[in-house]
Amino acid sequence: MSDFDPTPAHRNFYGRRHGKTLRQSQKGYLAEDLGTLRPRGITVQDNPGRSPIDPAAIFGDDRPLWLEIGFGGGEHMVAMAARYPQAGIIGCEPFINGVAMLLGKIRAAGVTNVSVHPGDARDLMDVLPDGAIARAFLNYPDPWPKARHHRRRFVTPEHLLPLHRVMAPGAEFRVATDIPDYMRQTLEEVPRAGFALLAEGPEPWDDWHSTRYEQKALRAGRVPHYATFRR
Ligand SMILES: C[S@@+](CC[C@H](N)C(=O)[O-])C[C@H]1O[C@@H](n2cnc3c(N)ncnc32)[C@H](O)[C@@H]1O
Repeated sequence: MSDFDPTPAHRNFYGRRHGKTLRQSQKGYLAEDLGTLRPRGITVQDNPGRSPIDPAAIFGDDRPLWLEIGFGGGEHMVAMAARYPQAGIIGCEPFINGVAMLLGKIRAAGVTNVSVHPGDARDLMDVLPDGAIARAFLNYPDPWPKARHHRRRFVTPEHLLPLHRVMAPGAEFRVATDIPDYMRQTLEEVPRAGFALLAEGPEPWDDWHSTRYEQKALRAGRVPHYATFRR
């Protein structure tokens, strides 16, 4: 275990939490910035009873809250924060190297409308009240290609039902992936969880900002696919 073990709830998480050794500057971002950027009330340390939090307390006002699940290196999250300063974007990412990358980008861009949970999105969803989230993004989720691992995918009821609960009626949920079978499961499971499909296809959203994983996919000759749902 490292000296930084952010995820509070004891639950299965199959992805990586740590990658290569962090640079000194990245360790500095984690030590100096994460304390103020973390939403309060997510960890068992500051919310032992796991009681619901007040979403307005995250940014100190009643701005619309957006959620990015698995922001990776944070390029989409920071671009959206810069483009939509009136929104407050909460990013969840258990991979600490990704969190450190995001923090570097937040400093460089100077955005102030972001909040960072360095852990599983389910930890946040556990404590959000119904209808708190006005938009959600799932960009290039872990593909889990083997059939016996498909149940680990984010687009399963274990994740989608809590997401449906915390999203406001009418709120938009966007999914991007380059894996055809992942999109197949998305188009099956997301409507089953109560969302309506609005659009899907190879054309990105007008305000789309490409991510590291999308760039990897394009280099490998895979085709991005985008789907939009309404809660
Ligand atoms: C394939 S990467 C894509 C990263 C980024 N969105 C991109 O497009 O470059 C998927 C990310 O989702 C994160 N992830 C997986 N399960 C998650 C969960 N339950 N909550 C939050 N993040 C999760 C992983 O740690 C990983 O960094």
